[in-house]
Amino acid sequence: MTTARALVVDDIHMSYGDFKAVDGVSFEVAEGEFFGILGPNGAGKTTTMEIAEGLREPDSGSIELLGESPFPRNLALLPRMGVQLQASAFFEKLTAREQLETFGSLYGVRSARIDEMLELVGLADKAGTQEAKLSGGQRQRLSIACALVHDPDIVFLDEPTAALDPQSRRNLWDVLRAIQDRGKTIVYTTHYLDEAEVLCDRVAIMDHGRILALDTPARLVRDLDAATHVILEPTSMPVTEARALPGADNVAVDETSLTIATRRPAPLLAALAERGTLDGLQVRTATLEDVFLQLTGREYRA
Ligand SMILES: Nc1ncnc2c1ncn2[C@@H]1O[C@H](COP(=O)(O)OP(=O)(O)OP(=O)(O)O)[C@@H](O)[C@H]1O
Repeated sequence: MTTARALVVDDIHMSYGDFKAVDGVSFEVAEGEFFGILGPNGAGKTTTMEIAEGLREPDSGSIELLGESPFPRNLALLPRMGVQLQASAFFEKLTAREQLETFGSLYGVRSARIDEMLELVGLADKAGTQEAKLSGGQRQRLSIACALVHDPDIVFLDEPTAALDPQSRRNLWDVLRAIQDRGKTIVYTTHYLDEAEVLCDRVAIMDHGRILALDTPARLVRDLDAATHVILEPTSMPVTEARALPGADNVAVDETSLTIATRRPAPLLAALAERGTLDGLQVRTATLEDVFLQLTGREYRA
């Protein structure tokens, strides 16, 4: 069985003057998929998104969005797609509800739908609050509700969790999951690799206008074949004993921890359990940041 494709991006290129912002990017997003475009500042994520949305025409390459080309400007696609841009623009002085009603009226949306959207993004109790008086996280949630108000099939979110405190970010994750649970396709960009690892079905890691890797987060991390680090109290055992444990590849100790690197965590953890050395134990596996480091040879800096 083949999965229906919501978006097909084929070999797109886009330059600003001599600068190649997007340099041969291709990927497909399946219907109902949560797809992340990740990468540091200036990687080309926004340009790629805006091309996929039909807001920018690429120098070359093609896009198929919900089975249609967005170029030249394809108005038939608009009711079926929702777009949240990096910088959200709202109507001055309107309350959260009025903002949604105004966007919704462009598509003939019922008022029950407005209530449903306020509920979905957790703003029901802020319905009567002016947008300027909302917190950063609440404003981001309102802009997501505006992108969804007409019940599109696919939604594009450009860094919806940027500049939010950790708690607001977590709240937004629940909103994003709820959107996917409703069967929507989500294409989103983020700087936060840890977040993408938790939320996305698949991710494309971008740098300098190119996709360096594309897969499920779990497979990207597994393919690294990186060591797992088991971290103990520094005084939990002498280093020589730690080195002799089954599966211990490397041992390092400093004032705060004794760290054992292993590619075979099962026998190592079993040996530690047998010794009764599990108190305060932490296990650190590789992350997408390690994948980025391996792909680019440099530490990830959002
Ligand atoms: N209109 C423009 N004119 C000239 N250069 C541009 C323009 N828009 C973007 N760029 C450049 O193209 C590159 C890619 O920009 P883009 O916004 O797509 O990256 P990004 O990965 O989304 O970055 P960020 O995470 O900072 O938003 C950057 O180096 C940017 O400075």
